[in-house]
Amino acid sequence: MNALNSAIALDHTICAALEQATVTTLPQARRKTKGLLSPQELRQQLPLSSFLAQRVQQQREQVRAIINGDDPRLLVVIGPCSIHSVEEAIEYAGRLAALSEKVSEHMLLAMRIYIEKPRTTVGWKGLLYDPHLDGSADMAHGLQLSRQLMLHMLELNLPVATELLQPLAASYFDDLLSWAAIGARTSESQIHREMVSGLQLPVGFKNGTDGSVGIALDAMRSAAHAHQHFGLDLQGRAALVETQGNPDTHLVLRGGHAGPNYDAQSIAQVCAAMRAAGVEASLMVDCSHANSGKNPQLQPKVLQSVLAQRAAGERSLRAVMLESNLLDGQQALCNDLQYGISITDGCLGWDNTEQMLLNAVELLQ
Ligand SMILES: O=C[C@H](O)[C@H](O)COP(=O)(O)O
Ligand SMILES: C=C(OP(=O)(O)O)C(=O)O
Repeated sequence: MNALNSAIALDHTICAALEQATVTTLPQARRKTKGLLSPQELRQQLPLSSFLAQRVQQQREQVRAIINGDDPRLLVVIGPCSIHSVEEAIEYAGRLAALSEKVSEHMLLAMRIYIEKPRTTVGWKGLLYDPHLDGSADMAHGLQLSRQLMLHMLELNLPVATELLQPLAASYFDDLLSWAAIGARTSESQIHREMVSGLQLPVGFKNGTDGSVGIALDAMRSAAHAHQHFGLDLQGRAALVETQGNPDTHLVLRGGHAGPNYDAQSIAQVCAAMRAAGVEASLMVDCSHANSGKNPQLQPKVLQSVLAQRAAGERSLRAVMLESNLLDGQQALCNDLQYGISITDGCLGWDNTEQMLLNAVELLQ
């Protein structure tokens, strides 16, 4: 008997044994599950009208044109570090929509609707996971609130920007987005690159928390390719997903453990690395996170540097990210939260935000 035949004989023995076996679940599994509605059901409950669908299409085209260097305006992805109160987010969005009209000749403002937070270890994971802020993990409600809020942003004519953290959650709301980020903690993940490869919208890959830019360049190349991967269909069933590849990706510089990476020397090095990797040198500078040493008040200084570099002719700097809220600072999650203040990273308050963007317009003239 050759090796192949003996493998087949062994296979038959295993099959016979399996036929007699009963289905057993290991008693020590450390999890339990609860059903959720499918993406299709949520989309039916909270539909995107054809009018708003057309709006999303236009917003995506505008973002794409900026990211690809065909529109000289600055893309500004701005808003709270995380959304924990729908009421506060709506108030912020109203102010941003009004400001957006004033600055639209020079900037395209997209609002950060960050409903998922990647945590370094543990902590509150966002509106999608725990909308009641009490550990009850009412994700069905989180999904509904998040989609409702995003639809409201579209009514206000604000492009919606978010971080896509849980690939299984993306199709509950990715039809509403004009821009998405893959965060510093997930740019190296093949699963996220596969997901991006199937998205019809511009996506920014962040450099790693340690400052490594190479992983984001690899991510851009991977996401530009077609993939076959495990996933869910809109009915929530396990599916083989085949993607076409996403050509509209770019790099987001957010600094790293060694410090900021938005200065002219870092930008020149990064652009050279991008060209060597064969990807378009298209950059967003995240003025927060390690680029501001997590001091939100330093964001205007980072923005100033980006604008000065653009004025000096640096054409790869096409977008910025800013963490901003109704009020300055950050507070710990508790039962007595102050209105308008972030419960994750510190943000710049509205008055400073508005002033910063109006000053920026002057420099973009
Ligand atoms: O942007 C938000 C935070 O920097 C990120 O979610 C990590 O937060 P953590 O280090 O507080 O967990
Ligand atoms: C978590 C974020 O950023 P990063 O992935 O850069 O830490 C964020 O932008 O909210």
